[in-house]
Amino acid sequence: MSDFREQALKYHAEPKPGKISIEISKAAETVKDLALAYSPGVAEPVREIANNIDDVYKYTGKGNLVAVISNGTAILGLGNLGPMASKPVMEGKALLFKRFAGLDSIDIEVTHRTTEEFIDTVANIADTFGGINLEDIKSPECFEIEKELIRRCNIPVFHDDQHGTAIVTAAGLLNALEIQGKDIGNAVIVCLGAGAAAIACMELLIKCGAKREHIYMLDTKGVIHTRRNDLNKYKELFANNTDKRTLEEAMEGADVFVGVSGPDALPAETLKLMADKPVIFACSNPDPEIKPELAHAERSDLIMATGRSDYPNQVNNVLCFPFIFRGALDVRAKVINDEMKLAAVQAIRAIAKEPVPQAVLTAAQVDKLQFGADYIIPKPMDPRLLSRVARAVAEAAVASGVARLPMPENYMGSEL
Ligand SMILES: NC(=O)C1=CN([C@@H]2O[C@H](COP(=O)(O)OP(=O)(O)OC[C@H]3O[C@@H](n4cnc5c(N)ncnc54)[C@H](OP(=O)(O)O)[C@@H]3O)[C@@H](O)[C@H]2O)C=CC1
Ligand SMILES: CC(=O)C(=O)O
Ligand SMILES: [Mg+2]
Repeated sequence: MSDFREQALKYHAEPKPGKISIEISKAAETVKDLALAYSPGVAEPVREIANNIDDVYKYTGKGNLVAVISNGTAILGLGNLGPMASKPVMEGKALLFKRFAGLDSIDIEVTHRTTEEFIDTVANIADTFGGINLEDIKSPECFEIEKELIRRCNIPVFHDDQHGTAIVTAAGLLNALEIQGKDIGNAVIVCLGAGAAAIACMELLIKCGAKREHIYMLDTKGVIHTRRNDLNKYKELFANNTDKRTLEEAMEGADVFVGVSGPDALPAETLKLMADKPVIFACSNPDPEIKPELAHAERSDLIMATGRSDYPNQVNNVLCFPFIFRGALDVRAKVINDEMKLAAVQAIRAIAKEPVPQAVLTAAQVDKLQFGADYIIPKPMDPRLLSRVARAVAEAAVASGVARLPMPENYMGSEL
């Protein structure tokens, strides 16, 4: 067994299996404490909530609690391995919610027969939580699931692989294109993958200025074009009126490659076909579409990002989901809308252009980080992500009319 594999298994197994636990937040030592916490004291908040349902936010942990819900059908880039195999990833997302945004989070893995059964299961328990983060649910089912849950639930529902990924990709790509001296409106973009992450990334890039007709999206059968008759309605939106059919043909002259497909899916020699100063985002986890060392060996004028934390430029939804939920829950937003997503894009990309605090350099184990080819996007452990992104998201929720509460006074204090 490799050293790293052994370490990873040990990390998860010892000293106690798993990565999260539940702690109590009130005194529960004496007979008086128990009388307050349980019977008879607990009856008082019960009566209050029965009279005014919004009091559930006042007397319980609902407002700070996010459910991470999966069915294990698209676990990272590892595939459909089932609900139980997804549990380490979902516990990991819960860990990140707590570590980076102070949100309590619990993982829920759902076994189901039909899409309707999954939707019913989640809708029926949704009121327990302040928000729902859907994770690693394969396309095309994920689109219907998210749409229907947003319609049925009274709290924000957000499919992280779609929108978290899209927000971070857009932030990183806008910065990378700026460094390469390119305009997103003119950029030719190849998107390998046509699932949850791909469709959402490309839709958000279009909202940021990319041209739909400049996008070549590919699935396992090749380029998605107008003469294909095997496309679902989500892929159809990206059917390009083109004669290109293969990855090699799509890469010819392209400015940007976004990989949200699977491991080692991009042959190194195709990089030579791209335009000058290209941008390569190989975001499949844990193994990217192309390894950075192979890409850099192929040409020296590219900007390279992966989804991993052990290379420069980690384009991963961890830079978004803890903070977008923090902002949304703090103003009790009904939904997470486009205004909030675009505010998160701008807040994330702005941080990368500023001097990096020493604490971040220390955590990243580097001496220096400066906006440029090897630093297009902040590090996940940058504390400014919490204050800046959450604030931008909360303000956008209030301004766009989806917040149930006003901006909290002195929000995030002086942490800006
Ligand atoms: N860095 C990050 O933050 C994130 C990265 N990802 C990564 O993106 C990938 C996809 O995730 P997600 O969208 O949720 O999964 P989905 O199952 O929804 O979609 C996968 C898509 O990838 C396509 N695909 C798979 N292998 C290949 C290949 N060799 N060539 C071309 N297309 C391929 C599939 O094609 P077809 O439709 O023909 O089956 C499908 O369209 C995963 O590797 C995941 O780790 C996802 C979210 C966040
Ligand atoms: C990062 C992530 O959510 C994924 O790869 O699925
Ligand atoms: Mg995921």
